[in-house]
Amino acid sequence: MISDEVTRLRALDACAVSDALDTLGLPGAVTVLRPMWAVGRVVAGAVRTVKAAPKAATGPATHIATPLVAVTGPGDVVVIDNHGRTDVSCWGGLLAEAAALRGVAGVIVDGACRDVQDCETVDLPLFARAAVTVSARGRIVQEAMDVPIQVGGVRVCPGDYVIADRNGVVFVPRREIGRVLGLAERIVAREAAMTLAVRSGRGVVDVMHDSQFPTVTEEAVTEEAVTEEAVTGEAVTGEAGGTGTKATVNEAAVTKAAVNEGTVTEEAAP
Ligand SMILES: O=C([O-])CC(=O)C(=O)O
Ligand SMILES: [Mg+2]
Repeated sequence: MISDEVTRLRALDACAVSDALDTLGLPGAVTVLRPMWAVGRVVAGAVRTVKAAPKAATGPATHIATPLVAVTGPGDVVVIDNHGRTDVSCWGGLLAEAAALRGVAGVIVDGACRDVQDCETVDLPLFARAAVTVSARGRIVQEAMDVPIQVGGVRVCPGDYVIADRNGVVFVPRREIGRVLGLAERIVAREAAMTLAVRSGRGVVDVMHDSQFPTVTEEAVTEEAVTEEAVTGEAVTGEAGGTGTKATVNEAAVTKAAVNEGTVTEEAAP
């Protein structure tokens, strides 16, 4: 089942979530992983983890990630910690076939993968450090699953959330998801209003100046609103004759998609 949190994450983008974590002073943005094929959508889900280890004569013999993939469900994102190794794959096309059948939303590998074309064929988004031809078979195994791992220097626990797109991969600790979603949604709304301002002809130096659209902070939830002044660049004269601000863009209602589809315009903004 896809949770409300995952649905909300999928309406965002990885940069907005990264900005929200920045605002809260939380780690989570991974800068070393790239999409292995050009997935167009935002990938988000609940994290299931695999810890990889070199195959030993007496250790586990099952193929890497197979015990986890066998118990995944819709909306899960498989996250494999192979300690950044890029000399051997730890994900491939057969694993992708099985994961896609179970409804897995994506795969993230701190290491290398292979069979990228097969992952694309089954529409399974795949993020990794590199693609290589060298098989995992006989080289690495699944040491543990659903345990805390490290991905590009970020600690990741099973049940955490992740969002990934063409910009990269961002993890969100489970206990912080409410705060992060709230902030990220407001960041997206602010940027949508800034986009409207640029499209309406305001100069980018002006629109992106710190003094213009208020920086989204956690504390400013109630008083913060995108103002007409900020969108148009013109001060609004209030009833008392003073110069004030008037909220014209409802931050909860404005999304990047709505701006791009033209369903929200500067004039039409409430
Ligand atoms: O052996 C590997 O690296 C995994 C692989 O090719 C597959 O799952 O198809
Ligand atoms: Mg293969």
